[in-house]
Amino acid sequence: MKFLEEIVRKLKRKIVQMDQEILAGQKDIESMHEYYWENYTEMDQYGYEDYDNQQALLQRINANQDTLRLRSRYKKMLDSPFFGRVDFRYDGDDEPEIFYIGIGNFAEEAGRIPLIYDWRAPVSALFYDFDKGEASYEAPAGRMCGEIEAKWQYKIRRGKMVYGFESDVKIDDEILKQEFGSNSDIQLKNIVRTIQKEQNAIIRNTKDKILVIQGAAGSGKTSVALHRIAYLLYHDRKNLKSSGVLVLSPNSVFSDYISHILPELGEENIREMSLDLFAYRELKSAVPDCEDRYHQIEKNIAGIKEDDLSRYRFKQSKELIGAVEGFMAQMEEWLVNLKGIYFRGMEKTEEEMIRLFYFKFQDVPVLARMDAVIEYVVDEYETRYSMTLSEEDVEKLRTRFQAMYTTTDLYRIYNWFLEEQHFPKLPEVPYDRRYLEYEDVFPMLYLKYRLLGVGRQDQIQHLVVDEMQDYSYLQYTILGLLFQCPMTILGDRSQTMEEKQNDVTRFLPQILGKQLRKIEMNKSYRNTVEIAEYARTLVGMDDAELLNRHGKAVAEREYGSKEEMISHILEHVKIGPEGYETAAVLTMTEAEAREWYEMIRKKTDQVHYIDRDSSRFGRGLTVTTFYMAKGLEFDQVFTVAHKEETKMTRQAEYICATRALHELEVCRI
Ligand SMILES: Nc1ncnc2c1ncn2[C@@H]1O[C@H](COP(=O)(O)OP(=O)(O)OP(=O)(O)O)[C@@H](O)[C@H]1O
Repeated sequence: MKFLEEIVRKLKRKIVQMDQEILAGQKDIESMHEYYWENYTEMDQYGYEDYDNQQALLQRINANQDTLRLRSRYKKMLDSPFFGRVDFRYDGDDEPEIFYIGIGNFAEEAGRIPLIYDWRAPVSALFYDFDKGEASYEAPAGRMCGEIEAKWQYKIRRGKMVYGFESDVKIDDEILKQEFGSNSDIQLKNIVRTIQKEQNAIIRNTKDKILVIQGAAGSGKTSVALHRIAYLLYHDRKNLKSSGVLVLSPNSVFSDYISHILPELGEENIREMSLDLFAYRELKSAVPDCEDRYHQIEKNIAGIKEDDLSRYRFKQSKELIGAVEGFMAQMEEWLVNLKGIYFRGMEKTEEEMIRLFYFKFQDVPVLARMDAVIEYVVDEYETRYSMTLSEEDVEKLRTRFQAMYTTTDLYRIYNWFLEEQHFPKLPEVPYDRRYLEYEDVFPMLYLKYRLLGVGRQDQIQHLVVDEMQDYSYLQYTILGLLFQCPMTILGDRSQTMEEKQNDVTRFLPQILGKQLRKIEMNKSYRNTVEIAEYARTLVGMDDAELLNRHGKAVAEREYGSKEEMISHILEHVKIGPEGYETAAVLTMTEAEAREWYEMIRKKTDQVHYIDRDSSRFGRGLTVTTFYMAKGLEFDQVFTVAHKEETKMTRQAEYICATRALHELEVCRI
């Protein structure tokens, strides 16, 4: 194809040109450094010259970095410069304009009409949203209407055309099937070539402050959320920075699994964090160690007593928040013992202290309030005596005021709360020996925020919450306190890791407000029809739409012994040059995963183990638990199920089943 050859040639030329620019830039930077160090002693005493020099240097460095980034995008585009083409005739025109679409814009010179359009450019929406015929797109100047006369799809690898054909339908299932037919990549793929219309509507949505996406397993939620971030970064470059985007992800393995998508789309990587880790850091001054969510899942799988389960549920619920509020109203009396104070000729009577503490500063969180009182008193003293108190004096005052709290230890105060609720108390032990069970982590954090105020995370401009069903009412309340920014929240109630499905969309508007839009994604892409249908029987789900891709029937087998099962798995796992990229043995518990891993290790060293401390996901056979495999996918999955099923293990089996792209076997002993 001539156009392809021409683009490849131009891209190469551009890259050479940029190499030279970068080199020249580096030389400039070096000589600016040199100039600065040779001359800075002679610069003007006010620092103007110094400042100007530093600014110029910074600008040059930034410009060079931009060029470097762009060059790396062009290098990627050299491999596959475009994947789509739309011939669009604007209303009133005779001839169509031809738009080629790729992972980024490419023009020979800045300011010239692009030869390739970024998939996020307004005009590229035509490719995703319309078939041949009448069409329109939203441009900055308003809606552009016309007709699509032809639409093309291409696959280009290493600069060579693999296929290219004119299609009059939207990116159709046949191409998708091909995408899945080849074995999966190890990491989540970018899907720019085949974004579906429904997905595109979410990716390009800029109207709604909070988007909540309930999507079936394998419907592309995570992919869509990441492409949405790429889209938002592209369109709001001035305000939104990748460092301002935070993904709440379940664990480090998942973060690794998704980490390359944004760089692949030409964006810088974004931050990620687990809410559990954040909570532990926040609670560090009260407890040195806490359980994480996975401990709780293990307890649930092992079978938890009804009482313990209902207490756990209460502690994560809306009712807990009510209970903390009730507690807050009473506990102030136990928390402070206000006294009159005499300091260097100035007296504050008990009545005055009460007035300050309970009335004047009643809006300041109670454990931060004494600081407000101190500041007020110091200020009053300094004004009255027209003098500044020494730091030492202020410190002395602070100690006396702070001593009016009976305690400031969050752990002890939380224990009062537990006692008041008639819940088992935490052991009263010194700091080093304290340990928090998972059920208490977020209640304690909520109490901390009520006592001390919230450190709002204003540097975060967009929050992505993946696996939304794994967060409780209480956790969303905490997220609502911490983050006021736009959010993309996504998940699947069917993949709840408890016996009861958690439909967070029921309560999210109460917490995050009305500017929230809920969207459902019902078409599932990952699994073959056989696997998806099997998975549904596990949780009794209605039919969702499936990509019509067929594969082997799901096998359910019982084995006489562990050895027999392992031999069978090792015989049937199809990893290898002719086979699959990834396979997994997924268990219900960590102890089982460890045991299976050790047993398999004795027979082959071609096996990986993933647990909560892991941070990488690799090619080959992996042994892990269902909860660590969440969000990931494998070509072939062996679920090691329990013989005795509970609601909880069925949920777990569902999560395992929906991880499989091509083959699923359910093993029991
Ligand atoms: N439009 C698309 N084109 C090609 N592949 C797609 C498309 N949408 C989704 N996929 C693929 O489907 C699979 C599932 O996507 P993803 O992991 O984003 O789904 P999910 O809804 O987050 O899944 P789960 O909740 O089960 O973890 C991935 O392999 C992804 O690349």
